[in-house]
Amino acid sequence: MRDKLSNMIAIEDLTFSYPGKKPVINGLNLHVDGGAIYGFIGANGAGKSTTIRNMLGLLEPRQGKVYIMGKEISTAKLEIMQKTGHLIDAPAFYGHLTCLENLQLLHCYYKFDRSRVEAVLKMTGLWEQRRLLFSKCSTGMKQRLSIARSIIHQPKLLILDEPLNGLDPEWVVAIRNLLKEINQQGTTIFFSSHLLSEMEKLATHVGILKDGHLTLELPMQTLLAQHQQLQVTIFLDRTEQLHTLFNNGHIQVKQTFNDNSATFRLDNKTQLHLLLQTLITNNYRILDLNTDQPGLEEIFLHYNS
Ligand SMILES: Nc1ncnc2c1ncn2[C@@H]1O[C@H](COP(=O)(O)OP(=O)(O)OP(=O)(O)O)[C@@H](O)[C@H]1O
Repeated sequence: MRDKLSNMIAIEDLTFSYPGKKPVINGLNLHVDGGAIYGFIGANGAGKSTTIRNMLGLLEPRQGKVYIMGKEISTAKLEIMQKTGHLIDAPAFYGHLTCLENLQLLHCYYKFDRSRVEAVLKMTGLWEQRRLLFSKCSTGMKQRLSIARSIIHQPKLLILDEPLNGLDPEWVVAIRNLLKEINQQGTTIFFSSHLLSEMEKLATHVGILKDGHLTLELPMQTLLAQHQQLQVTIFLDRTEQLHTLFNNGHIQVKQTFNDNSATFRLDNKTQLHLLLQTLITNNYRILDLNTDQPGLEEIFLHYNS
């Protein structure tokens, strides 16, 4: 629904430029429905962090408005921030305090139940290291503490800039699962990431930022369904006559190779049966086969080229 008052986040015609520079964000419109997990993609320097800083009211747009939970960020920042958790690249922690103390300090601002400190330290695997000074933490631990900080007050909305940065593969999976769980409990999530295979597993909606505005904003399922084309590589006993056999219709021979393999492009998975049946009927021996369907990574490269 394209309504700034009912969307969890609505950005309307946002333009932003750093002093003396041409606009990084230029007429950006973006909408996040309540309950969504919205993945925000863009090449390096596309302006994702700048957009997020505008969303959080940390930067002042030259033009346009940001509405969070139906309220304009510039006029209701404190109220919105009480209900929003965020993670941006520079974590606001004291190096001379422990992980535990850094989180306990937040109580005077957010007034959460004190048991939340232990709960979020456990969720992010930091309970054992809770007495370690922040300055002594590894990059991954600092990132996990930032995530713990963002969820400590059980916000209605989470805005996360590259939450998976600096995490080892095990923690990437654990944080992905944690975010899914938090979303199922009712928190809307907006996040940016360069890990597109992870985004594909987590996000329900995707927005692609290019040249200062969105070139695409769709539910993940719709986007993937629009790119159902399948590439199949088949190893055969011979490749002669393949081009003649598949010279029209939904199955195309993309290329044949000297090792008697051939790549085919199919409109969708349902064509696979027809392809194999045609080969068998024409006395080709099928020795091996693999399929490759475009994921979010390939789709992004397609839209960003
Ligand atoms: N404080 C600043 N002053 C001037 N220019 C800036 C500043 N911060 C960012 N920029 C510029 O604004 C543009 C967008 O940067 P931004 O960090 O928002 O992109 P991004 O999409 O988050 O990139 P990345 O994926 O590399 O993190 C870049 O050209 C960058 O050099």
